[in-house]
Amino acid sequence: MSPGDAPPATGLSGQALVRRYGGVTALGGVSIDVPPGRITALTGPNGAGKSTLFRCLSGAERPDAGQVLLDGRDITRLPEYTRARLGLARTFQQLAVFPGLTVADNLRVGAEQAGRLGPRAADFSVARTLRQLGLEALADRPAALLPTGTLRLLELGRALAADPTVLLLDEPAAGLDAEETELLAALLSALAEDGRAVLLVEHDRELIDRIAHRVHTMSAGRIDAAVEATAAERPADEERATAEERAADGR
Ligand SMILES: Nc1ncnc2c1ncn2[C@@H]1O[C@H](COP(=O)(O)OP(=O)(O)OP(=O)(O)O)[C@@H](O)[C@H]1O
Repeated sequence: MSPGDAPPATGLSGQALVRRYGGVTALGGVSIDVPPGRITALTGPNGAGKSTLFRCLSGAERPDAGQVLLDGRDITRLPEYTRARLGLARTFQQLAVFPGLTVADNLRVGAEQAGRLGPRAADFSVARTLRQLGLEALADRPAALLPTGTLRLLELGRALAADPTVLLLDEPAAGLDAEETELLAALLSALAEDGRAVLLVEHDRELIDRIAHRVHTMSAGRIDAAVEATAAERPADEERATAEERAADGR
C-alpha cells in the first residue's frame, strides 16, 4: 500500500464493548467482527443485548467502554451521520420511511443523506436499488399506500441507496411473507458476494441458517457462542478465496 491509499477494508468491529443502564449491564464486554463479503448474524432471546450492541455499532449510542472500528479506524466517538459518510448504513426495527414520499423519493433521501453520492450517482443508485428490490413498478407510489412487507423492503432500500460498505440490519425479515423473505435472502447474499459487510440482527433462525456465514448468540449482555455456519462453503467464500489468490499473485 502506498501512502495516501485507502486503508484495507476490514469491515466493522466492536471491541470489549460495555454499556450499562443504571444497574443493568446490557453489554458486559462484547467483541464482534463484521467483515466484508460476509453475513454476520446476531441472535438471542429478548433482553440479551442485541439492540444495545447494534446501537453502539451504528453510533446511535456511545458505549461506556470499548471501541468501535471501521476498517481499522476508531469511530467510537463519531456521530451517526459521520459514520454514514464513511460507509455505514443501518435499518430501523420501527420503519423510518417517509409515508408522504414516493418509493423513489424515499430511496433518493437515502441516497443523498449519507453525503457519499453526488446527484448523478444518487440517480443511478435510486434506479439500481429499485431494480434490486423489485420495486420498479411501485416507484411513483406514495409509501403510505404500501403493505408492511413492501415497506420493510423499502426500509432496506433506503439504507442500500447510500451505497454503504457496511450494512447493519435490525430484524429485516419481520413482517415479510415467504416470497418477500426469499427475495430478502437472495438480496443479502448478493450484497455479501459484492463485498459488503452485513450484520443481521434476526429472530428468524431459518433465515439465519440459510444465509449467514457466522452466527453469534447472545444472552445476558454477552456473546455465548460464535459459530461458523457449517453449510457455509458458500459461493461468497469461494469467490473471495479466488480473489485473494489473484491479489496475492498480483493479478
Ligand atoms: N434505554 C434503556 N434504559 C434502560 N434499560 C435498557 C435500555 N435499553 C435496553 N435496556 C436493558 O438492557 C438489556 C438489553 O436490552 P436490548 O434491548 O439490548 O436486548 P435485545 O436482545 O435487543 O432484546 P429484544 O430482542 O427484545 O430487542 C435489557 O435488560 C433491557 O431492559
